[in-house]
Amino acid sequence: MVKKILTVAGSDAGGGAGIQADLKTFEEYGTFGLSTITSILTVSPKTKTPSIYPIPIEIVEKQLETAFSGGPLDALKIGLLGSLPVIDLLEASIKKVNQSHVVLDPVMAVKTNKEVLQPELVKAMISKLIPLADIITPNLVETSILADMPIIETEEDMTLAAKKIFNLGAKSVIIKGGDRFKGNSATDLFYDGKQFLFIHEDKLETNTNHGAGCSFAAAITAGIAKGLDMETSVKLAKKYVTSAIKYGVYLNDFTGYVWHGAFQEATNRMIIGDDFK
Ligand SMILES: Nc1ncnc2c1ncn2[C@@H]1O[C@H](COP(=O)(O)OP(=O)(O)O)[C@@H](O)[C@H]1O
Ligand SMILES: Cc1ncc(COP(=O)(O)O)c(C=O)c1O
Repeated sequence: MVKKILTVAGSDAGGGAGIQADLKTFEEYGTFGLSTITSILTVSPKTKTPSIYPIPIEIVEKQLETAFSGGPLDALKIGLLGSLPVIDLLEASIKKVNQSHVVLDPVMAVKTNKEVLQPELVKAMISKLIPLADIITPNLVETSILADMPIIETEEDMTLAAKKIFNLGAKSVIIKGGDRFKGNSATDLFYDGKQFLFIHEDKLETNTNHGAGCSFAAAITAGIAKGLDMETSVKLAKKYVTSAIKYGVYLNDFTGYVWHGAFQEATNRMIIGDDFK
């Protein structure tokens, strides 16, 4: 039976991040995607600043009711939350349907802009959603906030941050170094309370990494929905996102998006998982 995955996230008009990234990624993995849209995010072509337009909470609730009408899904991915009431609603819904396989991408920063989005949501996300997550996938900006460490420059800094974030209650964490990490490597660190696993890929000199974080977390979600263990899902997601960045698509002169079809085109096969352990 095809695996069903719900994404609860923001809509990205550019098509490469948010809900759009998640649904495209789920499809690439041969899984069936459902969506609950929490907000709409736009990025001004003039100032490059993002704006978030939350969807009224009653409408978010109706979408969740539809998505969970057959009980829990094979996995759930959480992205941009958009407003405080969404956090309470999501916490209650996850508990009510007993949803497992929860991936939390704690979206607090987009790449066109250094400012933290919606800082007022961080406390509630930490106390209500992190404890329900099987994995949390912060980028370096989000890692600094969650670990309360202003500077993360070395692998030792990442290790300490991973321990601190794990101690907030998630079952595992992957810190995405990406192009914010110093040096030539796009280094990520996975920690599940037992092992620290650094995953390295060469840093790609391109702007086509918008949507990389969403797509990476969506790929991890699809992996665990298909029965892969977390470590294998993370390693496969890293290969998937690296191809997607490499063969990305430019929208204008400052934004390029990952291309979700790249991995499959390069390998000429569906993403199953077992072949890539
Ligand atoms: N320029 C790049 N070259 C190679 N990998 C990258 C690059 N930018 C991001 N990545 C990788 O893409 C994934 C998403 O990370 P990142 O872009 O930092 O997340 P976010 O989109 O949440 O900011 C990570 O695996 C990261 O290492
Ligand atoms: C709805 C939404 N969520 C999340 C993001 C973050 O994207 P990324 O995967 O580049 O971190 C964006 C970026 O534009 C977005 O539009």
